[in-house]
Amino acid sequence: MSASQPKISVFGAGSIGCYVGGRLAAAGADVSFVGRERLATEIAKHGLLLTDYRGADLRISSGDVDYRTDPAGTADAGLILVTVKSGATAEAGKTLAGLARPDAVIVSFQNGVGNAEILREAVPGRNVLAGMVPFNVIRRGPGHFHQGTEGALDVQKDEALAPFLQAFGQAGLPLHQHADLAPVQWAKLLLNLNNAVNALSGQPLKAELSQRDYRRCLALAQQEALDVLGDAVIRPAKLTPLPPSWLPFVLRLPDALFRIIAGRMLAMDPLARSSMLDDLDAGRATEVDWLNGEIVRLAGSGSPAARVNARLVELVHAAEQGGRRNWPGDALLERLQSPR
Ligand SMILES: NC(=O)C1=CN([C@@H]2O[C@H](COP(=O)(O)OP(=O)(O)OC[C@H]3O[C@@H](n4cnc5c(N)ncnc54)[C@H](OP(=O)(O)O)[C@@H]3O)[C@@H](O)[C@H]2O)C=CC1
Ligand SMILES: CC(C)(CO)C(=O)C(=O)O
Repeated sequence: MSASQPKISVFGAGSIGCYVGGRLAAAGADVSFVGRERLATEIAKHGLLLTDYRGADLRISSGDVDYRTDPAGTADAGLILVTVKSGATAEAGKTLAGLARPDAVIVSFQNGVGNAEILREAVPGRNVLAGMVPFNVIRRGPGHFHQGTEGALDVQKDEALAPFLQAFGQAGLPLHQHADLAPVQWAKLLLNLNNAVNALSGQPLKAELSQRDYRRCLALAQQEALDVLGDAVIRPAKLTPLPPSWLPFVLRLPDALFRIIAGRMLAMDPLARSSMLDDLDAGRATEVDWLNGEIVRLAGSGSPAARVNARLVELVHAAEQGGRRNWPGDALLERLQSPR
């Protein structure tokens, strides 16, 4: 990478931040990471190992990884990638407001549809862009982050990204720019409705989605969301081979038919899991309020139009508080179908 390439900083470097930032650094970009002490210690000992489902195997020795707990590490960056969970966005924004260069571009690589706006409000005067990460990343071991599913990074189109496009391309993570990212974000949110089902199942994504009862739970949540989005005249983009409106029908198919028609949905690392299952296992608050909760908000709080998603929010919050986990598919389906 040329010496004049502006620096890239990752704010909130966990699974996504270490993977995306690590791939950029492995391809020669000047990257700094801001995150927590436990990862700083881990990476200082083991460095970074970045692998993917296509066989990529990239190592960066600890001496070559600039991972700090001090957010001042973002002060000289031309591009800041925000990769904290949604509940930490406002706080991240407050920190960045006092640090980010006036000409810094800030990209939210987070799930949900509202994080870029939260950052825009918290970091006035900076160019904040929405982004979307379609693929799954799991931490496989100390300093080891693995991309288990396919997809390219999406981002809101902006000329200010021009100096960085080459770095993402060379890292094997080309940026796909969209004039309007909102339809892409809503389409991703429809897929992320599965995070709650997956977290409540306690199983890896492949095992969960291979079982019809869990898919029927997801179909209920997606159909409800599609209806709510339709009422709000929001049209999600087509991110999967099948259009979003077909997904609930396909999800309900018996296992054998589902494997034939939508086998690609199961083409993933058998250990891949949703970020929400990671959160529950780690005892952290989840993003359910920014995913299923977004459908509840759009329908109008308490509206029967979002009953299933409201129930999923409730069940995930109960699980966060030590309530029931590892729901079998049939029990979860019954709970979501029950009127009360
Ligand atoms: N993991 C995945 O496969 C995917 C995740 N996403 C989305 O990407 C985003 C990031 O997810 P993911 O990487 O899994 O999350 P992680 O929890 O792995 O990483 C976020 C990290 O940021 C840290 N953090 C939070 N606030 C601060 C702060 N103020 N200063 C420094 N560090 C901070 C967190 O620490 P702590 O926990 O201690 O607060 C955590 O280590 C989410 O919106 C998620 O939904 C999208 C696609 C796939
Ligand atoms: C990639 C996907 C849909 C599932 O891992 C995700 O976004 C998440 O885990 O939050």
